[in-house]
Amino acid sequence: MDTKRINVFILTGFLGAGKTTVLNNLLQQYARENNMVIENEFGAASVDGGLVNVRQDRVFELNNGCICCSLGEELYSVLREIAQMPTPPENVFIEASGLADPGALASVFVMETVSEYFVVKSVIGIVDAVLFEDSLVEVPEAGRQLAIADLIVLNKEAMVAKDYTHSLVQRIKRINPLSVVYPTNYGNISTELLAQHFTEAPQLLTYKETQSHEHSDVKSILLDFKEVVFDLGRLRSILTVSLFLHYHQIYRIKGYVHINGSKRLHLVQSVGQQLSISPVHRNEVQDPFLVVIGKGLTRKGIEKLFSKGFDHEAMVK
Ligand SMILES: Nc1nc2c(ncn2[C@@H]2O[C@H](COP(=O)(O)OP(=O)(O)OP(=O)(O)O)[C@@H](O)[C@H]2O)c(=O)[nH]1
Repeated sequence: MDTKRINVFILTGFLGAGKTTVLNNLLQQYARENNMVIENEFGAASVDGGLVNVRQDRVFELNNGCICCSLGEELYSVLREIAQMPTPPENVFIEASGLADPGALASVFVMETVSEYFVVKSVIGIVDAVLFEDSLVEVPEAGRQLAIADLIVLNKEAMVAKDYTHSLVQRIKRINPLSVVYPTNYGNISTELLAQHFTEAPQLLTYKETQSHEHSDVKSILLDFKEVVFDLGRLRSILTVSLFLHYHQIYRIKGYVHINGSKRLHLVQSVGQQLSISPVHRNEVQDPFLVVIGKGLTRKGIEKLFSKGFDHEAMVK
C-alpha cells in the first residue's frame, strides 16, 4: 500500500529559521521525482510561494491563517485535490508558517480519509542556532515544533561558536530525545540523511533519559513497559480522553507496548489530539517503552495515567 501513497514532508521551524532554504535544497535533490509544495504563511500575501524552486503550478498557497488551525478545512481540500490528480505527485512538501503547531498539522494525516492517500515520511524541524534559545523562552510553539520533529536541522551553525553548537544539540536532545539533531548551514541536508530518520523508523534505541529543561518546562518522560501488558480498548480510551483534555500539555507520545492477545508489539503514537495504535510488522523493533513529551508533566501523573490501561491478568509472551 505504501508504494502508492504520496510521501509527505512537513517542514516546521520558527520565523526565518531557514525552512524555505531547506525546502529548496530538498526539491533540488528530489528533482527527478514528481513534487508538489504547500506553502503556508501567516499574512494575506505570500512571499514564500515565489521563493520556492519548483514550477509555480506545483505550489499550493494557503495564506491568511495558520495551517494548523483556521486553515484545517482548506488544507483538507487541497489534499483531496492533490490525491485526485490524474497523475498524483510522489512527494508533497508542506512548509508550515513559523507559528504553526506541527502537532495539529500532523494530526490531519492520521485521519483515515487522508492516510489512505498520504503518508508522513518526516517532520523536519528547522532551528536557527542564533535565535533558538530566545525563541524557546518566548514562544511556546517553538517547544512544540521541536517535540514533534523526527529530524532537527540546527541551521546557521557557522554563526555561533562550536562549543555553543554542541550545547544546543544537547539541549534539543533533552527536549526531544527521539530526534536526530543535525547542525548545518544554509539548510544543507541530504535526502540520505532524511531517509535514515523517516517517521516510522524505529529510533528509540538511542533514547537517553532526560531532565526538565532549565528555561522551559517542556520535558520528556521515559516509561519502561517491558513487564507490562496493556488492554487495547482501555489504553485507547484513556489516551483519547487525556489527549482531548490535556492536548495543550501532552505534545507527543511515541513508543511500543505489549497488547493482550497479540504476539506483536504495538506502536503507539500521538500527534496533537490524534492517536494511533497499530501492530508493528518489522522484527527490528526494540524493547517496549514509551516516551511522552510535553509541558509541565510529572512522572507520577503520567505513570498513573498509563496504569489505568494495564491488563493485570495478562502475561508478557
Ligand atoms: N547566514 C546564514 N543565513 C542563512 C542560513 N540559512 C538561511 N539563511 C538566510 O536566512 C534567511 C531566512 O531563510 P528562509 O529559508 O527564508 O527562512 P524561513 O524559515 O523560510 O522564513 P519564514 O518563511 O519567513 O519563516 C534568508 O535570507 C536565508 O538566505 C545560514 O545557514 N546562514
